[in-house]
Amino acid sequence: MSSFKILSSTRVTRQGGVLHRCQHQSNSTACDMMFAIFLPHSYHESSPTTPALYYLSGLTCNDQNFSQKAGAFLHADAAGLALVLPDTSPRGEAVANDDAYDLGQGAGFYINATQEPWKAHFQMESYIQKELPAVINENFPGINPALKSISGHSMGGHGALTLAFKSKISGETDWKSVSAFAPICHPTACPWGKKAFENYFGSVEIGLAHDATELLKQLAEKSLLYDDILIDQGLDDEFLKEQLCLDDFESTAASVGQTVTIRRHEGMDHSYYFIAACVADHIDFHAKKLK
Ligand SMILES: N[C@@H](CCC(=O)N[C@@H](CS)C(=O)NCC(=O)O)C(=O)O
Repeated sequence: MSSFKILSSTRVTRQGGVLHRCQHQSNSTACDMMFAIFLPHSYHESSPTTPALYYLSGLTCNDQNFSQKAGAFLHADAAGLALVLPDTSPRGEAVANDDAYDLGQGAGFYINATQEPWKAHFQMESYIQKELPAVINENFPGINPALKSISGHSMGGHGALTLAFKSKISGETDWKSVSAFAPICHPTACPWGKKAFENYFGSVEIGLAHDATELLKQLAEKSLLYDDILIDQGLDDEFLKEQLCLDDFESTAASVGQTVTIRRHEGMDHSYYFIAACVADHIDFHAKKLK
C-alpha cells in the first residue's frame, strides 16, 4: 500500500492554483519525507500535460522556505507550471545529525553518502533523480512525466546543476533545462563543499564527480551541453567569494563552450528577497523550454 498522504491543501492564487504539502515513506532515504507541490489552475488530473519545475532549497531550509518567501505562485500559475519543492535532507530522531548548520539534517547536498553515520539515510541524489519524480507521476496524473526541469538556490543550486549534468551524462533522466540562484558552483574548492564531501564521501577527491564545474568538462566531452543555463547572483551576497565560486564556473563554461546567462545584481544578497526579485525570469526560462 502506498504511504503517500496529502497533509494540507491551500489555495494560493486567486485563479485557483493550489499548494499541497505531502508526506511519503522514501525507499531511498529510509525515512518519511515531506515535499510540497504547487499545481496551477490549468492542471487537470485527466490530462497529463502540466510541466513541472523542481526547485531545490539551500542549507537550513525545508520544503516551506520557498513557498512562504519566494512569491512565485502567481507567475507559475500564469505560465501553467507546477512547482515541486522537496526537503533538503532526510529527517527524524533515527537520522544522523550534526550541531553545525552545514552538515546533517537540512544539509543533504543532493548526493548519496557512502560513509557512516550518514549513508543509511543521506541518499538525496537517488531521491531527487528517481524516487520523487516517480511519486509525483503516480500521485499527480495531470503532470507530464517527460516535461521536467530543475532549479535551486545555493546548496540547491549545486544540486540542480550537478543532478542535471549527471543525468545527462548517465542518460538516466532528462531534465529539460537547468537554472540556479547563487549556486555553490565549485564545491571541491569551497569550505561548505569540502566539509560535506569529507563527511559524506570520506574525501574531497571523490567529490570531484559531484562538482558542477568539474562535470561541465564531461558534459562538453560527450557533446551534451545545454543550449543555455540561467544563473542569477547578488553582488552583496556574503557567500559569493568564499563559498560560491561563480567565476570558476563561468570561466570553465566559456572554455568548454557551454552558454551560461549569468546576471549579477548590485546590492542583492543571498536571501529570499533576491530569489523573489528573480524568480519570475526563472519560471519563464523553464516554461519556454518545457513547451
Ligand atoms: N548562516 C546562515 C546560512 C544558511 C543560509 O543562508 N541559508 C540559505 C540557503 S544557503 C537560506 O535559504 N536560508 C533560509 C531562508 O532564508 O529562509 C544560517 O546559519 O542560517
